[in-house]
Amino acid sequence: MSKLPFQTLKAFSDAHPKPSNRHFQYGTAGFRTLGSTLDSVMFRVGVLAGLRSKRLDGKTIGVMVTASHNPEQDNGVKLVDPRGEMLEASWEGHATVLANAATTDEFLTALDALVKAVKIDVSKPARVVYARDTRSSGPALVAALEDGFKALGIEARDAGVTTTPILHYLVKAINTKGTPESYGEDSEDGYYKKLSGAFKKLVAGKTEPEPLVIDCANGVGAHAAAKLAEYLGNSIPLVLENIATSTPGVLNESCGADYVKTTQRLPPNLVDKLKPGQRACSLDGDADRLMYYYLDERGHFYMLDGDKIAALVAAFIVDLVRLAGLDSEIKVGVVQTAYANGASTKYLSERLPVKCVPTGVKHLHHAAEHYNIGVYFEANGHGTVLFSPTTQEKLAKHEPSTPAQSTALNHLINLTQLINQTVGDALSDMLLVEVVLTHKSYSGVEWNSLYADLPNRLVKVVVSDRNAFRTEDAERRLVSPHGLQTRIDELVRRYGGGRSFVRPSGTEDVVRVYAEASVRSQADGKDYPHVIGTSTYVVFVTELAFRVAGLVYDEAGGDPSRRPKEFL
Ligand SMILES: CC(=O)N[C@H]1[C@@H](OP(=O)(O)O)O[C@H](CO)[C@@H](O)[C@@H]1O
Ligand SMILES: [Mg+2]
Repeated sequence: MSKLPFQTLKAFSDAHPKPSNRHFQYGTAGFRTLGSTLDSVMFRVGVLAGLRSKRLDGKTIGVMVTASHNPEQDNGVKLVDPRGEMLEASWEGHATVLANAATTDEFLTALDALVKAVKIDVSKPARVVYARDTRSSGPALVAALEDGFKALGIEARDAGVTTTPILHYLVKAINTKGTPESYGEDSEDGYYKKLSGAFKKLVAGKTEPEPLVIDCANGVGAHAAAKLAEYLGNSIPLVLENIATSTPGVLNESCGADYVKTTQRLPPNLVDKLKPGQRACSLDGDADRLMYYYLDERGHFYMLDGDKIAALVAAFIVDLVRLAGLDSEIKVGVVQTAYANGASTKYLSERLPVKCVPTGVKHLHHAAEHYNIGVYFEANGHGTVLFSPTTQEKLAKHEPSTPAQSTALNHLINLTQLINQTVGDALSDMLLVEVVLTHKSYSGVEWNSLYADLPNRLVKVVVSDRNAFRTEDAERRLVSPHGLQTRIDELVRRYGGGRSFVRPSGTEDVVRVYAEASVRSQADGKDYPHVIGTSTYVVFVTELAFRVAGLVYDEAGGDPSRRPKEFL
């Protein structure tokens, strides 16, 4: 077995020293922190991507440079495995070890140890495809990444500035090229062709929808949405907003899917642009999350989040499977996290199997793989639908006995092409939503009325050590700090039996508190400070969230003089 090119690695590594005062962690979203601190991490991830590829016999690994919905000065990097899915969990640990080696010598020693531990044949070829979002720190960080590729002699393909889901698509398309499982042409154009082609077939013969407004978060989704619009032609009119991708300071600023979800508000600059009832949606900074919404005649804002998307899509697919005459053979299931609105869980559980898993796309994705058709969405708008390989075969081979069965079957087959099954994809999900709304002749109002959201509130608590918080039962209960869960349970009972849970964030140095009322909101017309919306239950749930946040803060030994004043 040949050895790693230590001399070359050393020379390159010396040019990318690790900042001594930083600890890096490969978390739910890869490495993500201030862009200005990430040079050494990028270089090392470049080398690691090559080793991952060698370990997998030269299959192409994806590398995405993005910090998604986070502030513009942040950046990050994550690896994509050959089938287009997230990096295998055990390698997250290897990534963290390499990123934290203090010196070049330690880095080389860690590389050597990794090669031995996971039995990498370094003589194998290494291939990667990489891309970045529109952040201004991107080019320099990509240069560091490319040094990692050069240091290991990796065959690297630059996919340029593009969305995270397009990069995932490319990885899968490259690795399945020329095989019976070919995922599509391995180019960005191939992606637009595949999605737009399937969309046009799915809406053929239906009335053209009203224009859809897309808030592109001033991010890379603006580029992709503009190209997609060309391919879609007049099958759906798209109006693109927040497309200033080269203006400093505007990325994700008061716009984008995360802003909409966390503030439960319309991006302020859309206020005058939406007509009552007009459908609109927001992408996040790397276009893998999607939020829909509309305003009513009085200008009230209604949000259709990931849970509402899951409800809409799952019900539609269940219907199609039944209409195709396949309901005894193909079972549809849904995967959610603890953040799913309780009303959505109730709505879905009454219709099909629903599973709750810990936060983070990889958990949802893996759980969804266990269904014949698995629909997964996080409340924040990240999700997709997976058709198992045997289900796809069944669809291809099934012989319909009536014209109605044949139509439903074709719709299902076209959905497998429309949906980006590698990862949540805002643009693909948007077209999916549009297909369902068109087929059902739903406006946002009808969609929204599938169920009424329970009022809820999410609060962040800054603590000195979030690792002191450990959970069980898909993060719905705390096992440590000892006794805290019991006190939360008591509070929840006092507030009329809603729901609240506490978990450490995997992407930020905070503990998150979620609280939800048990009864749906009825507007009482009053205004309350610190409160989103106007209803007694919203006030209740806000109070509950801030009480739990107070408990968490005090339990974690927070400084009383800096205790946020809204905590109760
Ligand atoms: C409450 C919430 O929205 N949490 C988000 C957030 O994770 P945290 O572990 O909660 O920081 O970022 C993840 C990555 O984008 C996303 O998967 C998840 O849903
Ligand atoms: Mg994102």
